Amino acid sequence: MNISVIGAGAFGTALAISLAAKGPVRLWARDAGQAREMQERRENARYLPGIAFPPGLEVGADFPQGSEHAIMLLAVPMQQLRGVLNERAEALDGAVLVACCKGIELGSGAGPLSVITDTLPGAPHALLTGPSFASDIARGLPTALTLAASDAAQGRRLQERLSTRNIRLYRTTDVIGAELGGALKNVVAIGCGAAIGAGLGASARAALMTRGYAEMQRMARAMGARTRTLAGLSGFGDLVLTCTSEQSRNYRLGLAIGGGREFDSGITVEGAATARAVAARAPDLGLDMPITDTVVALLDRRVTPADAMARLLARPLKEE
Ligand SMILES: NC(=O)C1=CN([C@@H]2O[C@H](COP(=O)(O)OP(=O)(O)OC[C@H]3O[C@@H](n4cnc5c(N)ncnc54)[C@H](O)[C@@H]3O)[C@@H](O)[C@H]2O)C=CC1
Ligand SMILES: O=C(CO)COP(=O)(O)O
Repeated sequence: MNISVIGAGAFGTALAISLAAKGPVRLWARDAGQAREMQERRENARYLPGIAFPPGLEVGADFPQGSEHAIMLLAVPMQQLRGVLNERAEALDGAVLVACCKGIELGSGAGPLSVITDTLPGAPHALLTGPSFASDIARGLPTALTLAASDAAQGRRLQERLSTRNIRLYRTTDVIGAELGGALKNVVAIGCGAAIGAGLGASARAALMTRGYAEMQRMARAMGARTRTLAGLSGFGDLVLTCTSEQSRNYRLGLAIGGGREFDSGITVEGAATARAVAARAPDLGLDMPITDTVVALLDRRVTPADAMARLLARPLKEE
C-alpha cells in the first residue's frame, strides 16, 4: 500500500515526515514552485521551518494517481475538501481516502467523511483525527490519535499501516463521533482563547471547556454518535490540547478576539466556519448550543468577551 499525502501544509507535511521513516511517502503540493523548493531544501520552510525531511519523503506538484489499495491522506482545510475531491476525482479513483481535516462544511453541515461519500460514492474512506500539533509530530514527539473507519477490517489495516514510531493510533468504527469531536473542540477553543485573552481567568476557561464538552456530547448524541467516543482522543483529548495551548491557531484566534487584536486571515482556523455551520444546524436538531452561539457572536464582533460571559452566567440555572 503506497502512501501519498494531499496538501503540503503543516499537518500534511508532519504526517508525511513521520510516515516516511517507515517507507516511501509522496507529498503533493498544488504549487509547483513551492514543491520544488521543498524537494530541494528538504524542508517545508513556510509551515515547519528547521525540520529536515527524511530520505523517504518525495515532494511534487504532479497529482499522484490512485491505484488499488493506495492510501491518500487528505490534509487540506475542511472548506477546501469538496473542491479537491471534485477536481481530482479521476486520480483518486481506487485509492483508500483518509481525511485528516477537522471541521463541518458550511452550507451542507457535512463532516469530512460525508463530503467524501457525497462526492466519490463507493470510495473506501477513513478519518485520522485527535490531539496533535503538526510541529510535535514532525519533531518526533509522542502522540496518540484516532483512526475512525466504519469498515472495521479497513480500520485495522489502516491502524497498522499509519501507526509510526511517534504516532500511536487507536481505532473506532464510530465515524460520526470522531468527526464531531475533532470539529467541535475547535469552536470551544476559540471561546476559551477569548476568555483568557480578555483576562477573565482560568476558572472561566474551565467552565467553558466543561460546558463546551457538554455541548459536544449533546450534538454527538443527536447525530447518532456514541458519547464514549467523545470521551476519547478525538473529543476530550483534543479539547484539552486545543483549549490550553498557544500552539493552537483556534485558541490564538480567541486570544486575539479577547485582547481586541486583529488576526491574520490567511491562517487556517477551522473552528470559525465550523461554529457557523453548527449554529445553523443546531435548531433543526432541537439543540441548545449557547457556547457555540456565543463564539459566532464573538467572531462577528457583536459582543465583547466580558458581555458574552456575563450573558452565559445569566442563563437560567439548571441541573448539571
Ligand atoms: N496543524 C496542525 O497541528 C493540525 C491540523 N489538523 C487539520 O489538518 C487540516 C489542514 O490543516 P493544516 O495543514 O494545519 O493547514 P495549513 O494552513 O498549514 O495548510 C493547508 C494546506 O492546504 C493547502 N490547500 C488549501 N486549499 C487547497 C486546495 N484547494 N487544493 C490543494 N491544496 C490546498 C494549502 O496550500 C496548504 O498547503 C485542518 O483541517 C486541520 O484542522 C489536524 C491536526 C493537527
Ligand atoms: O487540531 C489541532 C490539534 O489537535 C491543531 O489545532 P489548531 O488547528 O487550532 O492549530
